[in-house]
Amino acid sequence: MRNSPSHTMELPRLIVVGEKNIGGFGKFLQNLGPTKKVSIIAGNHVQKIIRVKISKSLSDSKIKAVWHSPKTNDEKSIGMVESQVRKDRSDLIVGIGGGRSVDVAKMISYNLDKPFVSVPTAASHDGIASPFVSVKGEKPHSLVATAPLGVFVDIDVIKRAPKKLLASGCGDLVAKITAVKDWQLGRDNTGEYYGRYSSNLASMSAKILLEATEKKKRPDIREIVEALISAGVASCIAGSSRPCSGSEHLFSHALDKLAPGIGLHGEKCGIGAILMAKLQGQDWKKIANTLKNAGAPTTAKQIGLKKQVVVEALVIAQSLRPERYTILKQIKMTHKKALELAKSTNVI
Ligand SMILES: NC(=O)C1=CN([C@@H]2O[C@H](COP(=O)(O)OP(=O)(O)OC[C@H]3O[C@@H](n4cnc5c(N)ncnc54)[C@H](OP(=O)(O)O)[C@@H]3O)[C@@H](O)[C@H]2O)C=CC1
Ligand SMILES: O=C(CO)COP(=O)(O)O
Ligand SMILES: [Zn+2]
Repeated sequence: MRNSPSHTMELPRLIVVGEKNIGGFGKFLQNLGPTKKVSIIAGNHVQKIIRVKISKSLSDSKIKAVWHSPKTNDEKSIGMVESQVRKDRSDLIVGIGGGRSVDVAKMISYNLDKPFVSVPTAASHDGIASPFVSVKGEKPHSLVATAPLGVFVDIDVIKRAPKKLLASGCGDLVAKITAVKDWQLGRDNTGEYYGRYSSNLASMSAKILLEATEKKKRPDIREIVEALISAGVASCIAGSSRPCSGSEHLFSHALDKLAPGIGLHGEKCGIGAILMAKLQGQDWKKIANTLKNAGAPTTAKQIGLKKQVVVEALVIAQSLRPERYTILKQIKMTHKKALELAKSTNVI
């Protein structure tokens, strides 16, 4: 009998989701372990909203804080912040913000071998509770770092974030429909490891959104946050981003490369899910309707992408991660096929 290869499941230890609970952040850190000093990574917009309240909560718990603001999440920028954080000699590193700041903090804590705490201020992506980190560098996709020791969410902060960030999170959630299907294709065609538990968990995150938009049109923020955390946990259990990222993410990574800075991560993954669902023979119209009801974009034009870029992204997507089997391995995408696909799904 063939031994199956082992993989590591690393999970967060403490996750708190509350409302108007930001004042309890210092106590939350002390519950994780004795904490005297923290390094905080947060962007300028987020600092304006949250810095005063976080600073008060930390000083109430006798925790010193040093704030850092990364310019972006490329390797150079992370390296610069990392050398400052190293000098802080803090007990742990906190990432506060959207995916960029959380990822920068996650990467630095991994490099410096310090515990990491994630404080998402927007429900825009599923990296909130996962060990995966996206940095702009050699690889267009995520790398494995360390799972957060703790995740602290104040729904009231997330409610006040720009609406398009929540819509983007909904895009990252519908992406699980096509990602899980691609994983099944990988299992059937290459015999790769497939985790039924983690794939069901990721599928459930998308299902929650599908059901919510069917009934109430607009999804509940707390449900979306929990679904994003749960999708991240699905990746923790799978030991890779496989249940959460398939061909639709490859399409988004290709757009990052061809048109950097245009559209949010989840917006691009949502549009990718419409396209890939059609290729996979899944109900792509249902995905498009779910996105529309969630206020997320379903066309390239809505996020400022040119038609040729969409076509080119479809053609190069699979080459960005050749080892990950997806529907694009079976289709052998050409410019002609890509154009037809994007037109037939109303993406362009
Ligand atoms: N690790 C993983 O598995 C994953 C990582 N990612 C990565 O995450 C990044 C995308 O994250 P995303 O959140 O979409 O984008 P950003 O982190 O770039 O956030 C977008 C903007 O929203 C602002 N913002 C965040 N929260 C609030 C708030 N409450 N109020 C007002 N403004 C707010 C940010 O401000 P500020 O400038 O202050 O930060 C920023 O200007 C990408 O780099 C992507 O690769 C995405 C998915 C999964
Ligand atoms: O965004 C992610 C999951 O939602 C991470 O996926 P990648 O591993 O493709 O970067
Ligand atoms: Zn994603």
